[in-house]
Amino acid sequence: MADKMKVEDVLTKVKGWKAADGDTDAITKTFKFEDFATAFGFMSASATQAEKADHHPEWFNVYNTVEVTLTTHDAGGVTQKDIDLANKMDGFAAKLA
Ligand SMILES: C[C@H](O)[C@H](O)[C@H]1CNC2=NC(N)=NC(=O)C2=N1
Repeated sequence: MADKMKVEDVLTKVKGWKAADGDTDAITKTFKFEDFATAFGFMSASATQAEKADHHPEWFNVYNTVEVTLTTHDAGGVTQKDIDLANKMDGFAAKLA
C-alpha cells in the first residue's frame, strides 16, 4: 500500500491543487472547461486512467465545471497515487483547454 504523506509535501508536487476544506487528508482542484462535452471528455479520460491505476477520484460535475477531490482511502490520507492521478488529470485538462 502507498504510504500516507503530509499534505504540505504533496502540494509541492502538484500545480494548482490545495488542501480540501477542513480536511488535511485530501487535495482538491476545480477544473473549468468550455462546455459540458469537454468536461465530460476530461472525466472520461480521467476515468480510464483511474481504472488502469485502480485509484479513483471523487468529483462533482455541473455543466462545464468539475470539482475533483483526491485521497487514498486505503491509507487514510494523501499518497503518491494521488500525486500521480493529479498530474495525469492536469495533463488531460491541458490537452482539452
Ligand atoms: C480494492 C481496490 O484496490 C481499492 O478499493 C482501491 C480502489 N480505488 C481507490 N481509490 C482511491 N481514491 N483510494 C483507494 O484507496 C482506492 N482503493
